[in-house]
Amino acid sequence: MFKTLDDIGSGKRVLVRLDLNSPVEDGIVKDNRRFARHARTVRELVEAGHRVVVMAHQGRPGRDSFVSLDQHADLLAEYVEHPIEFVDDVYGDRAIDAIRSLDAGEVLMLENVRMCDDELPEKPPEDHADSEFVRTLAPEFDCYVDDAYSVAHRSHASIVGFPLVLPAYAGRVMAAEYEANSSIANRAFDGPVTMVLGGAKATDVIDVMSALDDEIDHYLLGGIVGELFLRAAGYDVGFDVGDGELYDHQWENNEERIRELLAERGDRITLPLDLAYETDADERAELLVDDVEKSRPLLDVGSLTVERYADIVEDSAAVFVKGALGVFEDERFADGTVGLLETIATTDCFSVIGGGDTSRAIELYGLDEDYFSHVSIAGGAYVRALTGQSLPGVDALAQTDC
Ligand SMILES: Nc1ncnc2c1ncn2[C@@H]1O[C@H](COP(=O)(O)OP(=O)(O)O)[C@@H](O)[C@H]1O
Ligand SMILES: O=C(OP(=O)(O)O)[C@H](O)COP(=O)(O)O
Repeated sequence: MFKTLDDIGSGKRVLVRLDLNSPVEDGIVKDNRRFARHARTVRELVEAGHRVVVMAHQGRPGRDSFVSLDQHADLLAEYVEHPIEFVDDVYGDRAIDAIRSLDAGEVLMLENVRMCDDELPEKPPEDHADSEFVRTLAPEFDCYVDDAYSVAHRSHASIVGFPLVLPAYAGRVMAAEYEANSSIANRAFDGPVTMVLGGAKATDVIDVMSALDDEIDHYLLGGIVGELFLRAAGYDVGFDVGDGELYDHQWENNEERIRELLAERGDRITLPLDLAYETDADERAELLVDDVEKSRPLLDVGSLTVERYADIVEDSAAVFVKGALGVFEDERFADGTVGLLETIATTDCFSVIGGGDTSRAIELYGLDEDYFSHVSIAGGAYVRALTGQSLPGVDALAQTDC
């Protein structure tokens, strides 16, 4: 499908696109598995004696998470166990000087590519290849490596522009994610296929369900999304409480589609039987969905639900996870998400865990990644790939004929 790092040779000037987009709290970039994963690609490039220039993004203009990549350079350097120089420029004179000063085996990280006006417009590869950004930077390199699978759903200049003008290769993350996340519709499994769908984004989940029909035998729902489906099924669940704004606007936007899905596929959709909440004494307590009152915030699925879902997972040949079953960041409400991940880990099924937040639960609760077939570091790209949609970044890499 693609050329990989094995095909590059040695001693080249390599421009490598990573996805180090991370949570940012109070201006501090939070460490996460994207650094560890991409470090492998960078380390291999260093060991092959290339001059390595890293290109990446953080946040979007206007958001608090839109910050410089200087912290990313330090974090990545720890994982690569090799110094990484940082230059606060993308393709101006300072960047070009720094690139030309590199020696073999040295690594330089450029500033956040989304600080360039040319980066973000969604345009065809040909237009991006003709941008000032790509035309200025490309001649400084012998080849381009794309490791940023989790941005492959964006037709941005740093993703689709360079493969048109430089020999292009897939990095290790790109190749592994591509392999594991291909369309469910094109795969054959020897038994039932189950999707665990939770988290906070109803539209993402509904899009997945709409795109996949006969391929999926069981949908196990949880999180905010599960509660919205319970609301459609007539329970007093899935309503905003107090100042919260998690449910009602999503309900307004998605009510019709949720009702249609329940009507069409109710036999394959399993909803939570019980839910967990926080007591006045700040403890976890559970109640059956029949007993829930509208005024209570619900923060996890209950233990009966986990047992029911575990039975279905144990009988499945393949399980795909997108979205958490509860607010796992709070240990009291992690039982649903972690309990189900533990069942998947101990079951001999093909398993893929995706979604930026959900895969963080694996790290947070010390689950061993090796027990899953694949833990994706992608969210939007993962969902698009599973539902058979094309990814501009993957297409650009595959079509390169340089
Ligand atoms: N009942 C709930 N109430 C509030 N937040 C929830 C609930 N269940 C799950 N969440 C939150 O959903 C987030 C994950 O949602 P989402 O961003 O859709 O998933 P991902 O990034 O894995 O695709 C988690 O951070 C979790 O805290
Ligand atoms: O983190 C990312 O996507 P994700 O939240 O879908 O995993 C990518 O870096 C893409 O970022 P974007 O959604 O701002 O284009």
